[in-house]
Amino acid sequence: MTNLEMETAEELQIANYGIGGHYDPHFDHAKKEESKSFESLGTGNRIATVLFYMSQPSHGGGTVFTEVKSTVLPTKNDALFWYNLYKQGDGNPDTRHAACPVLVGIKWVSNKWIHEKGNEFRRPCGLKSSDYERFVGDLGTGPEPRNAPNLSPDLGKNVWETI
Ligand SMILES: O=C(O)CCC(=O)C(=O)O
Ligand SMILES: [Fe+2]
Repeated sequence: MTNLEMETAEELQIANYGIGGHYDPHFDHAKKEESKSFESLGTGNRIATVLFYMSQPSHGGGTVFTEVKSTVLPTKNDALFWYNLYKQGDGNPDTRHAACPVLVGIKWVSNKWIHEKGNEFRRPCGLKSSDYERFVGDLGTGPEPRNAPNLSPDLGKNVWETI
């Protein structure tokens, strides 16, 4: 799915949010001053996150990206993918995110945190700082596969209609 090395990824983390359940804004990667965070794992920083939505609360529970001002509503069986790090290895501040409180329903998610180790050649340093993937699994060799679209049709939904 991502074309990244999964041997060095962390075990799947599963989370459940009841009514009012939320997660304050944070980064999934370790920042420069927290360089020891993943030292014991020996697999480097969290290069990318895959967030699987395993249920769909009817109101609330969106994943909000505070810097890019974008909210993704949980849609059962969807997966959300983002790179936490720029290609040169620094954390991307635009990845700051939070889970909004669940208002009605129940929210189950699971996360797969993918690490840097083993991805040195799969996701090599960019030549320019603006070099960035165009879609999940982009190896820089061609267009997005038509039979595996990267965007959920539900992403276009109006967040405000759900609260
Ligand atoms: O539940 C969500 O929408 C986000 C969860 C999250 O950011 C995390 O577990 O690191
Ligand atoms: Fe997170």
